[in-house]
Amino acid sequence: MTSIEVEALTKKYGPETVVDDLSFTVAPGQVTGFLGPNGAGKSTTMKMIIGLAAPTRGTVAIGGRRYDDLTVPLTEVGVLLDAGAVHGSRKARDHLLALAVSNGLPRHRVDDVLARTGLEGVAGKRVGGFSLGMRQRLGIAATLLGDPEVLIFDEPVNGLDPDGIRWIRGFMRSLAGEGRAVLVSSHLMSEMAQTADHLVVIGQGRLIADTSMSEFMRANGEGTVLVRTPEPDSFATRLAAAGATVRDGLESSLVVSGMTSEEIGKLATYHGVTLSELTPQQASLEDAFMELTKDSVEYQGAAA
Ligand SMILES: Nc1ncnc2c1ncn2[C@@H]1O[C@H](COP(=O)(O)OP(=O)(O)OP(=O)(O)O)[C@@H](O)[C@H]1O
Repeated sequence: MTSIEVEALTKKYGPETVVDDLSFTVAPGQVTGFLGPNGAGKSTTMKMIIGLAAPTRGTVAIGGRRYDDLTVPLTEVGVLLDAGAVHGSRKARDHLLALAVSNGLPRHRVDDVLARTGLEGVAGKRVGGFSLGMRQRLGIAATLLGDPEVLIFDEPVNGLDPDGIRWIRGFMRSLAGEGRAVLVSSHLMSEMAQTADHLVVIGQGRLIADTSMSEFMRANGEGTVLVRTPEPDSFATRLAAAGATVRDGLESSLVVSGMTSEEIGKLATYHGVTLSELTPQQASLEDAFMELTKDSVEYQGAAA
């Protein structure tokens, strides 16, 4: 079981600190969502993890070793940074074969990963004719050639259609289910809600949150309940007295948090209050993420 340990990682480009004292762990058997607004430093962090950028300070260890010290990196870490990087005139199988041979991996791995990513039928086709979704599958197939325990994907669903997104999500989950450590970056919370077990959120290169997805949901995804009654003011007082938090909604409605719709219904019955609407509303995790990162986004907007 291999993990990635990021410790006090810092990267400066000239006077700009783009990654700032970042520490987190990517554990095996989990999908870790690496979230942050555009320009937060996700790609730079990933590049430092795989030795493509030199840290100004701090360290990264993959299974206790630096990426540069791994003997055959492809067998330990699979990396998908830019799926568009494959030469278009190459056939899919030849692309994978070249990678396998140059890394000393057995040729049968090519067929294994083509099958695993559902690309057998197009293995002999030129990559230039591939849709973005197929290119992503090919990129992912390449990351799996060495059967690594650690996988790193930079914005893998960017630009994909819903089918492609669903496939990648399911694939990440199955990789984690096999005990691999999977790090996936995104600038959209909605992409992570159904995929990640753990969240590392950064803004302006700094750690904002390092939490399990379920904890994040509990803290931020707690739903509100929309209540309509002919007596909003007096019922709001009763709700507050019962421990709920109440704010005014649209058209004299009440938006209640801290109580379930069932509890609100019982309170209304107890006080003989008529309700014309009682609707649970799921809070948006996207909203919670925006709220969490808004300071770093605003700062960037002001600086631009
Ligand atoms: N080689 C470089 N030289 C100078 N500045 C850079 C370099 N690479 C990245 N940056 C800057 O570092 C900051 C972080 O960029 P990075 O690409 O890591 O962010 P990101 O979170 O991956 O964003 P995005 O989602 O937009 O890719 C940005 O302000 C970017 O302009």
